[in-house]
Amino acid sequence: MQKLVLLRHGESVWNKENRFTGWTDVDLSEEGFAQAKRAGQLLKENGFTFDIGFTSVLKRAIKTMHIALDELDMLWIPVGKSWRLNERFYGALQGLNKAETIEKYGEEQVHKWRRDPLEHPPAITEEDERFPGHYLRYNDLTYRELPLTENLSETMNRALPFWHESIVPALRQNQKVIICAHGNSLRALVQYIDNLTDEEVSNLDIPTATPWVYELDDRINQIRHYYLK
Ligand SMILES: O=C(O)[C@H](O)COP(=O)(O)O
Repeated sequence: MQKLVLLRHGESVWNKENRFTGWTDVDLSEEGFAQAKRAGQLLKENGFTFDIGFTSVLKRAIKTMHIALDELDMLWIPVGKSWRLNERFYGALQGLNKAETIEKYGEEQVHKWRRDPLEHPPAITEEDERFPGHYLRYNDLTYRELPLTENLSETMNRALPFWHESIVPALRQNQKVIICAHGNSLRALVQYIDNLTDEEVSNLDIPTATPWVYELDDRINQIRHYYLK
């Protein structure tokens, strides 16, 4: 049996302001920094150690990982970063206030944008400053991989290759793994690991910076999972 820890980043400035964030690279809020520290302390108190970490290319996740590892005095472990673990790309909703968007488009439409696996949020254009093609960190993406919008099923389709090609091999080598990512990229991984239906996963809300421990058997099937609190 081995343990895998999933960690959603600490509260970000835009979480606090209730804004759609997606790939916008906003920082942690003051509370987010404190949450990340507490997550690291909890892991330490419960005797966790890690051989390798994986995170996105967004600073709210990178910093949460860094702060948690610092608490564990394990900043030296290798940490792989991939855009495939990024939050889902929220298209033209990125930056908008969630409550104002509900007022404008109605609860039902906004719920669909947020949780319907096939519903695309309104797209941006390539001229938009939010287009990832303008940013150095996405230089290695192919043109087709650069999103203008992304539904949850597409988030899952781009996250899973990273799970299979990078995370599973580490687990198979019995490495102790921590993944620090985002609400929707973690939801995608959990849907796959737990074989959840779209409806089951849509009811899943992952709290910020709360270590979620998965106990896995030799075939990477989950035995049980629980939050460290
Ligand atoms: O990108 C965001 O706005 C959040 O991190 C996730 O938002 P959601 O829960 O509305 O999908």
